[in-house]
Amino acid sequence: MRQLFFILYLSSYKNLEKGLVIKNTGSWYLVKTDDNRQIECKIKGNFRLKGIRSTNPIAVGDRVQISINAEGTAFITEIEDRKNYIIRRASNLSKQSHIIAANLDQCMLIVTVNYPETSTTFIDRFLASAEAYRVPVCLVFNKIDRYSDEELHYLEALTNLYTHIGYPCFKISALNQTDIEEIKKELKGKVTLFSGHSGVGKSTLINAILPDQKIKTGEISTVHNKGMHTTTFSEMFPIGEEGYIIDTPGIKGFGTFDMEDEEVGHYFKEIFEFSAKCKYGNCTHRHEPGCAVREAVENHYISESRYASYLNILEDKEEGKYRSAY
Ligand SMILES: Nc1nc2c(ncn2[C@@H]2O[C@H](COP(=O)(O)OP(=O)(O)OP(=O)(O)O)[C@@H](O)[C@H]2O)c(=O)[nH]1
Ligand SMILES: [Zn+2]
Repeated sequence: MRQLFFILYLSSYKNLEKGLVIKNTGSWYLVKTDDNRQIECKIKGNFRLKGIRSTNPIAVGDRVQISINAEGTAFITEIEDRKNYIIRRASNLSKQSHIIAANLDQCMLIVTVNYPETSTTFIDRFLASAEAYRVPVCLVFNKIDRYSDEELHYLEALTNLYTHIGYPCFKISALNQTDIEEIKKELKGKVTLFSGHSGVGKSTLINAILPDQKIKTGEISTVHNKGMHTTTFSEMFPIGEEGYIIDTPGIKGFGTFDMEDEEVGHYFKEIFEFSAKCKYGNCTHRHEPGCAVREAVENHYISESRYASYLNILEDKEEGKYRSAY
């Protein structure tokens, strides 16, 4: 009887609070409560999330309810519905996935025209998967201090193209800290994921934005480059009052995802727009008669590079290829 009383006493002592998961180490989570305390939490072994088979049920960016017990331990008891999340699959064949981050407001894709070159295929694949995940993207063209006149000309053409489609573009030099203020403005009050090829200057940019928060991407990407299996856990770095930057070392893109042929065109904004006028509802914009998308490409309303990227994704799907670089 006394034991029962004790259990009742303990459970009534439980303190329920809400917060934001800002770090995931693989074995515990750091939760920032709404009154600004940081609490280390665990999840109970039987914690499952409906409909998602993931190696980690909770990710940075998740809004959760936690229960702080009298003994000082804390458990995550509930997770709020996500507005979006991005995942990485363990491999193409595996159905297991790893949730990288949840509830993103936007993604900044850092790209370079040269040193190293970021291909339009890479950019377009990234944009298409971001559309599928419903995450808005800004393109940040870095290393403008290093480009020749010809490269600057190409840069201008690219920023015109993507701005026109609806992706805001920034031109910066992270090294010289040119036009970093524009980026900072864009980050205010938002949760932003940073992505980009290795060597484009992602760490240089993040360190320019958060000089006190030296981000150690180097070690992890070295391991990654050797082809070793690394499980990457993410962290959110606070910027200003409400904003956060999420750096995901070793993850260059969103990975592949399952979709039907006729769906791919939904994730290219301008192709989707023109596809409304295609003769067939399930048009894949390749050989079908009466295709409004092919006509728009011929008339230069849709850029050839974008159309080529679109075809490239369809081809990869046909071959069942998994592009590890992406
Ligand atoms: N000229 C020039 N060089 C830059 C600029 N930004 C970065 N770099 C250089 O590019 C190289 C790569 O920069 P990092 O910041 O390490 O690139 P990263 O994208 O973080 O690369 P990973 O850590 O491999 O993911 C370094 O030698 C930087 O000094 C820039 O704006 N202009
Ligand atoms: Zn069509």
